[in-house]
Amino acid sequence: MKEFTFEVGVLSIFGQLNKKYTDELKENYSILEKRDETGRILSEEQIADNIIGVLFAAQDTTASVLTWILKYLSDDPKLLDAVRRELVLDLGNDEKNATNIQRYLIPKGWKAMPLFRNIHHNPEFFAEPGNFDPFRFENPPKPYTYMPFGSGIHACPGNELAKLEMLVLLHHMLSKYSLDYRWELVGSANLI
Ligand code: HEM
Repeated sequence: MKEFTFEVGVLSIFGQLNKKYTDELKENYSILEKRDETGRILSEEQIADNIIGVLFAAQDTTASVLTWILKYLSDDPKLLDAVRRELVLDLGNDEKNATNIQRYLIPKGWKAMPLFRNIHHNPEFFAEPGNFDPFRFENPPKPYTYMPFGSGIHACPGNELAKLEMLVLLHHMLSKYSLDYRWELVGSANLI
């Protein structure tokens, strides 16, 4: 059995793939149904052994290498600096072209984005930001406090299309369903 088969088997056993894909994989590669040259399927012990083997081979190795790398780098500031420089150079940037924002080095060509969600959820700009309250927009927000489509040269080019799509859907929902019927939540409210 090839190594590849084990990995796919583990994934399908843990159900991390969608059903169609998992079924297809089960048929072709599942560790549960795979037969060796003599036509025998693996025993439960062999299957467990393979799963533990893959988890160890993939996780423990990488985790311990990274742990030691971090330890040795923090022990030696010169080494740390050399590795950091190499990283910046590797990205095709000269530190002279890079820029610092607070204590972060942003190499040339990188895109730095604010976390819009945090701005939108800042109670300094929006009272009770967790509440869905469209009436809050009756007073226009301060500049650069509300940017659902981003800002600047990379602002969302789909902005107008997205708003049109939303308007079309809402138009149909409101004109057809809100008077005679109402739409309602199906299933658990906790999922939202
Ligand atoms: C409600 C719907 C949408 C929201 C909230 C949204 C939001 C955003 C945001 C926040 C950005 C990043 C802007 C920045 O970097 O400053 C973005 C980028 C982008 N969006 Fe949208 N978007 C939506 C719909 C769409 C649609 C419908 C399209 C295409 C038809 C689209 C295409 C893009 C593209 C191509 C970018 C990358 C722009 C760039 O990096 O230059 N988006 N969008």
